[in-house]
Amino acid sequence: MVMIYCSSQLLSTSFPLLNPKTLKFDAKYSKNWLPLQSTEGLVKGFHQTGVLNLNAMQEDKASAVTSDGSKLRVPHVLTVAGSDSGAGAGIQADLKTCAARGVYCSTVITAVTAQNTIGVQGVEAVPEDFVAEQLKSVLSDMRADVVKTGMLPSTSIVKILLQCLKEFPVQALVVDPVMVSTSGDVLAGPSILATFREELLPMADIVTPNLREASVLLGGVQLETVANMRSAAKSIHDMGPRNVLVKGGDLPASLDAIDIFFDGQDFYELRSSRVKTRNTHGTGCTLASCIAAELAKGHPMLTAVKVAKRYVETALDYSKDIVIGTGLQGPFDHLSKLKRNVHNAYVQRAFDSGDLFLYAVTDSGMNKKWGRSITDAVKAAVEGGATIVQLREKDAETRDFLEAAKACLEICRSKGVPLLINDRVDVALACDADGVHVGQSDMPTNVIRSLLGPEKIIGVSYKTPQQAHQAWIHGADYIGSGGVYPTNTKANNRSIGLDGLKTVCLASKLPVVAIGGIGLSNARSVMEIGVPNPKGVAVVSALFDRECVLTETKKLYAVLMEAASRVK
Ligand SMILES: Cc1ncc(COP(=O)(O)OP(=O)(O)O)c(N)n1
Ligand SMILES: Cc1ncsc1CCOP(=O)(O)O
Ligand SMILES: [Mg+2]
Repeated sequence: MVMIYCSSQLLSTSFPLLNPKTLKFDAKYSKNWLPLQSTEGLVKGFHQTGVLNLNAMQEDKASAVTSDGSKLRVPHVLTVAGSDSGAGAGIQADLKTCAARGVYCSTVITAVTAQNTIGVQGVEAVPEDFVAEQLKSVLSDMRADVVKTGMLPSTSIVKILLQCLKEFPVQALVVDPVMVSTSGDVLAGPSILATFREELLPMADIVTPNLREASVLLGGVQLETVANMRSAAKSIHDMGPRNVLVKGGDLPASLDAIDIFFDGQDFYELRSSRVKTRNTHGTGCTLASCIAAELAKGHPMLTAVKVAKRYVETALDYSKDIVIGTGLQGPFDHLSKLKRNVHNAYVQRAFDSGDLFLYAVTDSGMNKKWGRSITDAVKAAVEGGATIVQLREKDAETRDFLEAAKACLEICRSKGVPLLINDRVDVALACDADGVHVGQSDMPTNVIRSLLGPEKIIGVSYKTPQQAHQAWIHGADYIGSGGVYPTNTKANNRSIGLDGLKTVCLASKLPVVAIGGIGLSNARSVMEIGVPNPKGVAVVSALFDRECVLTETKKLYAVLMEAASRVK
């Protein structure tokens, strides 16, 4: 079964092969758009018309592809809201939320506010004609899937919006009835209330009031209990929206954040733990825009609401300690990135080919044999002059590996030495390591890059010039090439010799580090093969299958320095 979304008008004009009698209509989902269920056979019929490739829609409704397969449509939310100069709420929160949720977000700005963590210092409404112009520009050209509203400062703006939605129907309308800011400042006056109740809410697929907004919508009723919230949800539903989410974040005497979702038939009590933080500015905008984003992806309403609630909870938890501004209520981090820097005070520096000079690669078996921990081994290597470290713990349990990696990261970061993880992208992600080293049978480089992000270091093992070229195309940062000499450390590893190494080095646009059987006796020959690469040597047993890692690292460092001075 495949879900197809289209307007009834589009249905008859664009999909002539569709026999509506064979389709199940579910008009409950949205007024303007009819979700249809079709069988596999019908989908193929569609495809042959060349109108739309619905096989793509099967995977993700919002990522429809035109018949030539070239234009990938992404889920698109249009937010109609006010700008928050402090960027915790409003348009800025909507943009960040959609970015975090992988959805395109366009913006129609209804008002510009001057605000910060202390409060709202000024509000300047955008002229109504210009709001209309923005709406038309976006909707006439860019086909939004979902419209989400925030601050709508005048009755005329609501009317303009509704008129535009008639002209350019969308799949769903999410209304966050912003009337009062969390700092207590009024963002939409009482005159607008009647228009909200009589015109906007009846068009909404969901409305998401907090306790204060729900109370205002209902003429000032007291809302103090979950039972009150249920009856408020029911009364607001009677005003016409298809679904209501009454948010109980401000409910007194509740340890959890309880929201009531009502779809006209059933009530759902949605709980999440209350995160203790001052950084809650913009949670309402964020929740609503996340609901819109999930709807734009094609999720059903209840799923969208649950995902949004979880997203807000996670983001709050992640940013509970960040400090931005001096006021009582701070913004939180939609992209869950800031905490790392706050906690570690560490910003990864750019990779430099000089980092490969003395590359220490650990081995759990060897460290065990010599009775030392991974952390002790790494500490000694770094003190001895290692310029980069790789944790290559083939036998470690994941949990132990992660703990060791975190401890080693602290050691390496205190000395400015990058720490990479061998093979295990999951471990690298979990401890925020500086990167990974992978081989031919590990995860492909482009997938790793999308998981780790642009700043992380990715090293890949290659033995041939063709492979070296591939590494460059795929966006690796360096190549590990070997084994240069025979080694007992890696089983069944074909050696390429100095000639093989030289061939890879000559072909590579990336920095190369040589590996395999390298130690005090032969490091100089490796570094003096007569071409600009390799930039260094990677060693396991020469450092870790020895009694004193510190002494061996210092000795190897001296040999490499000597070789480097000769090459110059
Ligand atoms: C610096 C460096 N170069 C090559 C390798 C080998 O990686 P791979 O081919 O993935 O083999 P394993 O190390 O996983 O056995 C390396 N680890 N480091
Ligand atoms: C991991 C790896 N990849 C190619 S050779 C090798 C092992 C290197 O270990 P050693 O330095 O002890 O020879
Ligand atoms: Mg590997």
